[in-house]
Amino acid sequence: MSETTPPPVITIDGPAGVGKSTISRKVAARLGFTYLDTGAMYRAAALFIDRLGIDSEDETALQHALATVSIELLPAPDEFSDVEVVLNGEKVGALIRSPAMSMRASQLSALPAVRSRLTALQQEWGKRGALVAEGRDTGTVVFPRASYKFYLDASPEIRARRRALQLHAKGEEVDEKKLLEMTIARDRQDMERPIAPLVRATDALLIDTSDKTIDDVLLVILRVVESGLQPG
Ligand SMILES: Nc1ncnc2c1ncn2[C@@H]1O[C@H](COP(=O)(O)OP(=O)(O)OP(=O)(O)O)[C@@H](O)[C@H]1O
Ligand SMILES: Nc1ccn([C@H]2C[C@H](O)[C@@H](COP(=O)(O)O)O2)c(=O)n1
Repeated sequence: MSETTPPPVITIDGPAGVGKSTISRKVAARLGFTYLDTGAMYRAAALFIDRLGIDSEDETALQHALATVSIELLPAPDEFSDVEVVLNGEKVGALIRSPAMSMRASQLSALPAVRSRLTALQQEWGKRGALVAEGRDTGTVVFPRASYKFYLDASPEIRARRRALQLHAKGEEVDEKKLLEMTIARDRQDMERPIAPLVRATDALLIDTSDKTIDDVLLVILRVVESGLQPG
């Protein structure tokens, strides 16, 4: 029986607001790969669970409900926009992108039933074609054999500042101190959960983006990928 080579996967993990989506979208566009926003899937799953009012302690009810959930990601119209998320046939883009939903997704993503279902769905994407996958555990758990792995980092202060600028540009009211507190709290939750915590894969290239522009980071990643060298 002949083994077929799986399509190439690039993983980009890191803490909240470090630039994973921004960078991943650009890398995917440049290479002609599909962009997989795994965080969007956790956000959609959180909305799904809350709408059904399932008790998060009830593992069986969660497994049962999640077994049939449909979470589709439609390609973003351009490299500056988020992917469109379709939950059981309904576009839920704006509903899942609020700061409150970020925290809720982080909380519920610690549950074993949620993680096992979404990990399986994400691995299905990996069978269909070349991917740039981003999130918290894409290089460690979802695609441990990815062709290239990157881990982006920057201080919470820098990330909160960037997020504040982003929201300000959209005309939204910004409390930067609150944003910083939420960033730190979400990182803690994502890093301290027992299953698939946020951690740098030992073979991922660490990129400290603190003093880098988006284009600088993009260049580092493209150089590694185009050189054909494993980052680790
Ligand atoms: N290297 C960088 N320099 C300056 N700004 C950046 C850089 N990388 C990303 N940004 C900006 O930081 C903000 C947050 O980026 P982005 O939404 O891509 O982060 P994320 O890691 O995907 O966040 P989350 O984990 O919450 O989904 C955006 O406004 C983006 O333009
Ligand atoms: N691979 C992933 C991706 C996301 N999550 C959880 C933890 C995050 O705080 C939350 C929202 O993700 P974001 O859209 O901000 O990237 O979803 C996870 O546990 N694993």
